[in-house]
Amino acid sequence: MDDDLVLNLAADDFPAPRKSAGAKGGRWTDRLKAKRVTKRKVTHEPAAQHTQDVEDHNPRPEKRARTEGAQKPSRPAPQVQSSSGGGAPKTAAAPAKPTQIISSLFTSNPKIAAPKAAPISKPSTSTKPSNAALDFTTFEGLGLNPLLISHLTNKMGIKRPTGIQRAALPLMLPTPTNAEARDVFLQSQTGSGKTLSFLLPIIQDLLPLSSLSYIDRSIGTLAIIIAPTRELAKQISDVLEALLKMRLRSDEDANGDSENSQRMTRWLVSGLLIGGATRTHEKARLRKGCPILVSTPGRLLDHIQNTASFNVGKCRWLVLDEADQLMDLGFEETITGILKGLDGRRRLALNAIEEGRSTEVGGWDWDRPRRTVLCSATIRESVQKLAGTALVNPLMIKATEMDKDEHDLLVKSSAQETSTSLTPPSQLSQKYVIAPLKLRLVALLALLRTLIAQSSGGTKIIVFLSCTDSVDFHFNLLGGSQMGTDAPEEVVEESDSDEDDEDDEEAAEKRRKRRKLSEDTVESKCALLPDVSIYRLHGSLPTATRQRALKGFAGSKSNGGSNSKRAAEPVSTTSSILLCTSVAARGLDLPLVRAVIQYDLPTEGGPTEYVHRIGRTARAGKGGEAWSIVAPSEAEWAKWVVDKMEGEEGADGSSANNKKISLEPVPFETVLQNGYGGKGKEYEMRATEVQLAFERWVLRNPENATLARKAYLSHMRAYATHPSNEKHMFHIRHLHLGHLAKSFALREAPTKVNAARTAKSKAPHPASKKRDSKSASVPKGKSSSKQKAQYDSDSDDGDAEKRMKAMVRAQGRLSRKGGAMMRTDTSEFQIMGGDYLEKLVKGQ
Ligand SMILES: Nc1ncnc2c1ncn2[C@@H]1O[C@H](COP(=O)(O)OP(=O)(O)OP(=O)(O)O)[C@@H](O)[C@H]1O
Repeated sequence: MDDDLVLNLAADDFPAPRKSAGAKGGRWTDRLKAKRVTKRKVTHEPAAQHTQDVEDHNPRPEKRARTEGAQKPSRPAPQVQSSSGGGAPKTAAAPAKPTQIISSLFTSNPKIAAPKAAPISKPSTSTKPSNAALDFTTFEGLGLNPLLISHLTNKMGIKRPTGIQRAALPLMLPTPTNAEARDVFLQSQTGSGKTLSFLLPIIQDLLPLSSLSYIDRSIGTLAIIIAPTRELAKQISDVLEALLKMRLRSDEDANGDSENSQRMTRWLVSGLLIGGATRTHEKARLRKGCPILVSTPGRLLDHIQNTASFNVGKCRWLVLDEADQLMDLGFEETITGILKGLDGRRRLALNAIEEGRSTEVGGWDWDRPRRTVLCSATIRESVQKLAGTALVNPLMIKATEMDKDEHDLLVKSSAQETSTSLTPPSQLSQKYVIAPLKLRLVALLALLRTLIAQSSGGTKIIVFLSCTDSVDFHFNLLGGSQMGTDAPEEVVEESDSDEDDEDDEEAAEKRRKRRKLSEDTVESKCALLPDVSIYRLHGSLPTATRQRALKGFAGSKSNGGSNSKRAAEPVSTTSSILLCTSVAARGLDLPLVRAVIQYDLPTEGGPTEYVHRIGRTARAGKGGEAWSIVAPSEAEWAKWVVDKMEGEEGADGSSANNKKISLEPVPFETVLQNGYGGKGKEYEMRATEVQLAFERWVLRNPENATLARKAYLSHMRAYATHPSNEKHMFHIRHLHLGHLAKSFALREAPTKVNAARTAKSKAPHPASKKRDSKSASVPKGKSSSKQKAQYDSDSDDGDAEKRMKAMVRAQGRLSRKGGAMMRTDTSEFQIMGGDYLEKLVKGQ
């Protein structure tokens, strides 16, 4: 295996030894090289003879003979070169020009034990949804203000509470029977309505203040909601805005939705701090007053520490949404800073009053403590740790089994919950496809085609990929590929073409413009997926681009604004696909998502991340499908993830949580057959044509080829970051890198990919030079163990999102050391300014 890795990456370029292995004298490097070549001959030749014996046990296929020239799908071109060891060709002289390798998709793949064939089905409607509104209860009787009930019912289309709302509202609403305002730990499945579970009590608590004579927004900030990402903060803010549109009088009193009917809460204004605006602008808004504030953590701490006019001493509510992601992203120290900052501001305000320096009006109930709420769909150790720091004598409110009756609503009075909670919604059907690496790309397209064809239009699908480069590549690839184009194409020469272009300033300028245009593009159309809009989302895109992408994908144009999306979902007939990284895994509530495809399984967060990702569909009782595309060497993953979701097994074989979760295997042949149609094995020819269309796109111009190579390399690096307890399933050594390259539509053998990267790093392109040279090929002659070490350790290079996460962690370390907060800027995680962080990460 290790040898294969070496050979895939570097051996083709290995210079011939000057002397035979047994030769003495000469330079020691030459002797060493000669020895290696001899060893390789000895080890590989016999290996070829027992290929058949090992094939069944080895998830990584033996390397097959290469074919050259035009590909004939049904009859592969004659073999011209034997490369079972990947070494230099055994035929005459090496070609003078770089060789385009075109290999057949359907040969030399590992054997995959056929799962019991299952047809691709529509989302299951037979299972009772576990995160839907309950049909045995209403909001009346839970203590909710009738005006809020009326607003929810008439304006937001929400008539009955979900399980978590039914469990949480009576304990969190400020009713006479519920005088003790205890901290709360809220946990329930994805899409079960946790947002309203904390927003409704906050609003109901603040409403009575409207009767105070002095009340206006200058009262300061009374409630703060913290979310880990900008997108999530914006989404919560939208729901809050929708709630605050409530009227002073009920519809009956106001003769329906009269224009004269006043907003109930003129002073109850919400604010959003996510770093899109300048600091000065944000300061001005805070000075005016924002009674309810939604923010990302870094920005909030920044203002608590540095904005004198931020009146936050009277804060009564603090909500930490997606608490485990806040911890995973390294915000623990920031949260601690916020808690300390809020306490400090309160003390300062009280001191000022005692010393008669305060301008505060009297009558405020300063004795009432602040109430903190932690919210998550999953509970991990890190969250329990945060609960220990942030919560005092908390109530644990869970609602994980809502499909039976009201007795299943579980309310615990402590946060000492030991079992992890990883239950996906019961109505969500989970499937996986073990696809040979070479067939991944065509399998993805086939699956997308099937899912789109099955719905009556307006369907939405989220596809998770491993890294930003891969998102960019697939976005451009799908947007640019065409079938049956025989127009002459500009074939990428690996050698000097880039340098030549660089000499031509006009060409370089054109290229820069093209690149810029493609960075700003959020939507594309794919000839292979008619009437479908494709969007992309990842952390390296500018904020405005990300927001446009989400808006476009959610179909907000036909929705009349995001606030109303729960009440009236879009009637868009255009289907859309969102290609994204894990940045879209948590909290996002995008309407009408029919399916989630994990093209790349999560590299961080394991089963927890899996549950959050698949939770973007099957929300609030709706159906949905979750698909995972799994490599043959990862086949064990399906059982592993099910075991984790069900909880550890007891000695009797029963699962700890008594949950029954299943992941249904679907043969890749079924996926291809459904996606490409035709009789018998006709789908093989069609899939091959699609693959050729993708490969032609990559060959069309140097930019496309660069995108493909970058994506390939970044994907490998991301893959190498799977934690050690997953390495038995996800290890770069288990992957056939040549086949993996095929799934990035690359015709080059991996050596060529790397050679091209090396050549690029020499090219005088200022923007890419540094990064390319860092992320380029393994230098010739490096040992396999060194290569592995490089892949295992260089995980962040060339992948802005990974680097961003590392920066966030660095921020945690920094605030622990110095307590200083930095300028927040454009990162998705709302942390310090990019330049500063780059330096910090590099240790400058
Ligand atoms: N009582 C209800 N009846 C019907 N729909 C509801 C109800 N409460 C919330 N919803 C809708 O359910 C969807 C999911 O809600 P929300 O985003 O709050 O879920 P969540 O539990 O926070 O999910 P996640 O854990 O993924 O963040 C939203 O579209 C919301 O409008």
